[in-house]
Amino acid sequence: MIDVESAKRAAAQAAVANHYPKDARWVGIGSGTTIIYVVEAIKALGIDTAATRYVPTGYQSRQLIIGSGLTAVEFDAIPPGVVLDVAFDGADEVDDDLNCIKGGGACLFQEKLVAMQAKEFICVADSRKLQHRLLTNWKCIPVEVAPIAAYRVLDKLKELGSIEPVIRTNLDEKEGPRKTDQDFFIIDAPFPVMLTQADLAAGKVSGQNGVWEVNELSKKIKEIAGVLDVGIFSGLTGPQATAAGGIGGQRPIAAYFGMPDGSVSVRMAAA
Ligand SMILES: O=C[C@H](O)[C@H](O)[C@H](O)COP(=O)(O)O
Repeated sequence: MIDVESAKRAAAQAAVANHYPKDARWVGIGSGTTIIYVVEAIKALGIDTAATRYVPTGYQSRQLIIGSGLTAVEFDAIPPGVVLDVAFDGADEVDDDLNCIKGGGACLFQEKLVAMQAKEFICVADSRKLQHRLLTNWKCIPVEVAPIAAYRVLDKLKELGSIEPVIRTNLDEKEGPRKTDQDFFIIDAPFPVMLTQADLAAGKVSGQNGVWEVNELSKKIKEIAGVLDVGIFSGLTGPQATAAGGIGGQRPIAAYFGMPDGSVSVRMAAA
C-alpha cells in the first residue's frame, strides 16, 4: 500500500511520460495538489524547456510554474492562432465516459479555457476520483457565479433538483464567501448520482426527479443568468473538437489514476 501523495506522483509520472511532447512549445498547467507532481515530472524529464511556455489556470498554478523555474504566459497573452500542445490538470471525480467534476479548489473557469485551447487534455488523479458515475464520492457540482446573482442562481439550481446548494465560504466562515481568481463566488450544488451514456442506452431518462445526464445538466446550469461556468467538463475531446473544425474539448483524452497498490490505472476516451 502506498499513500495518496505517492499515488498522485505515480499517476503524474505516467501521464507525463506518455503525453508530454519532447518538443512542446505550449503546455497548459492546471490547479490543485496533483498538478504539483505533473510539474515535478516535467522537470525530471531533464529536457530543455527554455523555449516552452506554460499557461496557468489561476494564481496557484502560475506560482507553481514560476517557482519551478518555468516560463508562465497568461491565457490572454497566448498569440492568436496558437493551440496548446497539451494541457494537464487534476479532477475531483471522473466517470466511465471521462467526464470530470472540477472546481473543488475553486478553480474551474480558467481550467476550462486552457483545456479547450489544447490539442490534448490529460487528467491526473488518485483512485478516490475514479468512479463509474459522477457524484458517487464527490457530492457537489461547483458552479462559479457573479456575486450579485448568487441567490438567484441558488433558487434556479434548486429548480433543477439540487439538494440544498450553498455558497462556499472560506475555512474561517467569518471571512465570508470564497472568491475565485475572477473574484466570483462558488456555489456547491449537490445533485443525485449522474447518468452515463450506458445508462441512457439502457433507457434511463435525463432530468427525471433531478437525476441528470452529465451534458444535459451542464447545459442547463450554464443557461442560468449569472453563471460564469460550471465544474462539469464534458462533451468533445480535443481531437473530436479539432475534427469538427474547432480547437480543443473539455473532456480529457486520457485520465491517469494512482492506485493504492502503486499501480496506475488509465482510462482512455474512445476515438
Ligand atoms: O479547483 C480545483 C481544480 O479543479 C483541481 O484540479 C481539482 O479540485 C483537483 O484537485 P486535487 O488535485 O488537489 O485533488
